[in-house]
Amino acid sequence: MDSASVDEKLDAIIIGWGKGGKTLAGTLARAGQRVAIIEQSSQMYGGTCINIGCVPTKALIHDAESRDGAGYDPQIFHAAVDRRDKLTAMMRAKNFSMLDELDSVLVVNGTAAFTGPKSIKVNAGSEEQELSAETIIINTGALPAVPEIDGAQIGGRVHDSTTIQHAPLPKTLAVVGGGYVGIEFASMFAQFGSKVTVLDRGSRALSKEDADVAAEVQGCLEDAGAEIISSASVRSISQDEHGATVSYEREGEVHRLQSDAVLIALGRVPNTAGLGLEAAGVRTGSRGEIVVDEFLATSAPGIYAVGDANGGPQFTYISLDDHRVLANRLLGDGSRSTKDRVAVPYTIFTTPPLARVGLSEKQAAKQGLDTRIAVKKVAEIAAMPRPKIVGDPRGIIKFVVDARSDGILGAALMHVDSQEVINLVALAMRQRIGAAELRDQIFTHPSSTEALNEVLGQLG
Ligand SMILES: Cc1cc2nc3c(=O)[nH]c(=O)nc-3n(C[C@H](O)[C@H](O)[C@H](O)COP(=O)(O)OP(=O)(O)OC[C@H]3O[C@@H](n4cnc5c(N)ncnc54)[C@H](O)[C@@H]3O)c2cc1C
Ligand SMILES: NC(=O)c1ccc[n+]([C@@H]2O[C@H](COP(=O)([O-])OP(=O)(O)OC[C@H]3O[C@@H](n4cnc5c(N)ncnc54)[C@H](O)[C@@H]3O)[C@@H](O)[C@H]2O)c1
Repeated sequence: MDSASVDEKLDAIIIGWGKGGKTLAGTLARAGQRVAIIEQSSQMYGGTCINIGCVPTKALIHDAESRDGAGYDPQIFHAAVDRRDKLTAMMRAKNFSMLDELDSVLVVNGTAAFTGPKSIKVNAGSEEQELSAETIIINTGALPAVPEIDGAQIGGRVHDSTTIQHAPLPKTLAVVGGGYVGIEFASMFAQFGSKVTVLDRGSRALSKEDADVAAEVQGCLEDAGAEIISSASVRSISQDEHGATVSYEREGEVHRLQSDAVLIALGRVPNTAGLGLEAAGVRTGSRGEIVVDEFLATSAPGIYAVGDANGGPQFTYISLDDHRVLANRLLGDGSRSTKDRVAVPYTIFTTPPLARVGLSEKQAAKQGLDTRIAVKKVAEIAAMPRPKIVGDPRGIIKFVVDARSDGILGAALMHVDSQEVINLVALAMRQRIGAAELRDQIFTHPSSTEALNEVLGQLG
């Protein structure tokens, strides 16, 4: 900790080095403000995304997808882990220097907690420092939820999404929870050769998605050798030197699943305990999330919260958009708000990935909307050679279109490159480009985007 500098007058303090906070630190500093950014771990400069979340997992997924051959091979996994570690170390160093090199940013290492509405105490081992500023921004992220299941505490053979990335490649893996983390890790480990079983409490895999789309994802997971057991309610987990046993109930019967390792993937909760929010008068909700208004202001004047900590959608690009909203409030005209967000897409990085935006057919029907559906399996789309070129013609493309206005209500794209194409569809939705107009666009060839010509062509 740079104790000499802490006595300087600060304009803003940022707690946590997440996407929104680090970007704000740079933005405020470049606008002439004196900013301190506090990070508790030297392994986390740059936050969750680059160190334990998006980047390392997608690097491992990429290597799992591109491996030559099948079967359990720890050497291939070790090589992928090594590449991942080099990549995250490089990005962490870059993230650190990007702020550390700015004269008006003070990087403080330690764990922060409020001592009052304008004051922060930072603990770094035996050292303790006090900082104060009129503006304080909380960007402390989220942590894996620990369920009240006997034996589900992380340790030994029971892992969360962070520890499993540093464990030996399991021959058999039980995944508890079939959300983003559960499905992505299942797909990845299955491709590294682990025998994976996902236990999910939903009535079917990916129960929030339309049945035809979910079936396609499930088929690809099964191709890789992963099994999904739905309507499974986990009761307890036990472990010894030979392995772990997950006991779960399904249709009134208790089953036992043996495995080398267990991944708990039951959501992530805002990381706000221990921040001393009471001392600052910052209100939290039932999940520990910091309650904010649409301009990201908390209940305490001058204190804001960005990213996962404020209970919004848990994506890096939402934390980044929180930065835009707050930068506009602190430096601009204050017109930007979280309510401006339209058609926010997401991607689950299975192989191939499932990318979604807007309403599913089921959701549109629930809202009583009059829709037209354009849907095609990728293998049947004649004018889309790209998936065949790269050797994976699996997947499905589905559009939900407003029958009256021709506006795009939603889309599910499951195919190679879908994580890119979805951004174009989302932009079309935001800019109110109708289905017929999107259908008639000129797209490059061979690309995955050109599938939109043919799929939307079904609507006439
Ligand atoms: C396995 C996994 C895969 C993911 N994949 C994707 C993906 O592909 N795409 C996507 O968009 N999102 C993905 N996410 C979600 C994404 O990583 C998060 O939504 C995003 O990183 C949240 O960023 P943030 O700005 O809220 O804070 P974070 O990046 O979580 O940063 C918070 C920082 O605050 C620090 N901190 C916490 N408390 C204190 C304190 N008291 N004092 C000092 N420092 C503190 C932490 O050490 C941490 O560095 C994934 C998440 C996981 C776990
Ligand atoms: N590609 C991406 O963008 C990406 C990848 C990974 C994570 N993330 C983010 O991280 C967040 C956390 O991911 P996650 O998979 O841990 O959470 P999640 O919320 O996506 O999924 C959790 C799953 O666990 C189930 N569940 C919850 N409690 C349960 C219980 N007691 N018993 C059985 N099932 C239970 C839920 O029904 C859900 O299917 C995601 O919501 C997402 O925002 C994003």
